Amino acid sequence: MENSAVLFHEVSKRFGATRALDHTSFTVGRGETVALLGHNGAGKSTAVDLMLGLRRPDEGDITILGTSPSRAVASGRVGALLQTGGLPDGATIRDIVRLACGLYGGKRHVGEVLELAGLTELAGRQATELSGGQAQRVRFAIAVSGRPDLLFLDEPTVALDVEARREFWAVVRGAAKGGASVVFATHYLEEADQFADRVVVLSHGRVVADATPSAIKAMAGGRTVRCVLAAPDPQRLLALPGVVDVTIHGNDVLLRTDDTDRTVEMLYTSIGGVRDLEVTGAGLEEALISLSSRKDQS
Ligand SMILES: Nc1ncnc2c1ncn2[C@@H]1O[C@H](COP(=O)(O)OP(=O)(O)OP(=O)(O)O)[C@@H](O)[C@H]1O
Repeated sequence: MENSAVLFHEVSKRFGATRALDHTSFTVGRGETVALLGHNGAGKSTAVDLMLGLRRPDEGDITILGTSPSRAVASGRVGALLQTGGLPDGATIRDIVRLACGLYGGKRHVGEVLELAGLTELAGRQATELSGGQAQRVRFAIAVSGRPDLLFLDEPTVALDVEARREFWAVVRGAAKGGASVVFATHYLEEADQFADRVVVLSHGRVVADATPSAIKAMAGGRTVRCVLAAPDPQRLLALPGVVDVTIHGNDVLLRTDDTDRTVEMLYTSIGGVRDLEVTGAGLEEALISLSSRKDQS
C-alpha cells in the first residue's frame, strides 16, 4: 500500500571523510509539500539525489511511491527540477515543452503545461530570450509535463529575485493542486514558511526538526530583544530573567528570551543606559540557528 510518497529511513551517505547524511529519516505523505531546509552543505541535494536514484545510500532504506527510487523514476511518476540543467538553444519554448510532453508519452498536452507554468505568452520565444525566472518556469514545465505524482525541486529559486520567486511559487502551487506531493530543498526560510506543509530541518546531515513551519518557530520558542548598550557585559545579560542566549556585536545586543516582559524590565532597572530597544517574535531564521546549534551541542 502506498501511503507515503517518500520513506527515507536511517539513511547515511559519506563522501570520503564527509558525512553528507547521517542516519537521516523523514517521510513525505501523499499530496504533501515538504521543505528540506538547511544551510549550505546540510545534505539537502544529497537527499534529493538519493531519492531520485542518482546516488545510492551507504546505509538505510529509501522507498519512493511504494518502490525503489530508480523504479519510481523509470515509471515516469516522478518529476524533478535540479540545480543544474541547461535549456536547448534554437528551439522555442513550445518546442521544448512539446518534446518533454512527448517523452512522457503525452500524459499532458503542450498547451496545458504551458498554461500551468505561466508560459503561454512566452511560448514563441527561445530560451536565450527569457529572464532567469522565466527560464526556471520552463524547467518547471519540463518537470511537470509527465503529470508526476511526486515532484522534486532542488533550490528552485536560488538565483531569482523576490518577484520572480513569488511568481515561481504561484505556479508551483497551481500545479500541486492536482494532488502531487512536492519535496523542495531551500535555504530561503520564508519559502519553507510560506509554501511547505511541513519542514524537515537538516544540519550536518542530521534531521534537527521535522514539523509544521509554525511548530518549528514555536520549538525555538521565545522572542528576541535587540538594543544598544554603552558597555554590554555578556555574563550580566545572560543572568537577566528569561534570557537564554546573548549575542553581542560592539554595542549591539541581541537577547533571546522566554520572558520578554521581565527581561525588558530588568534591562532598564538593573543594566540601564538602554537605547533603541526592539522586541520581535522568533522568526524561522532564529529557529533554524537555535535548532541546529542545540543539536550540534548534544
Ligand atoms: N560529490 C561530492 N563529493 C564530495 N563531497 C560532497 C559531494 N557532494 C556533496 N558533498 C559534501 O556533502 C555535504 C552535503 O552536501 P549537499 O550538496 O548535499 O548539501 P546542501 O544542503 O544541498 O548544500 P547547498 O545548499 O550548498 O546546495 C557537504 O559537506 C558537501 O561538501
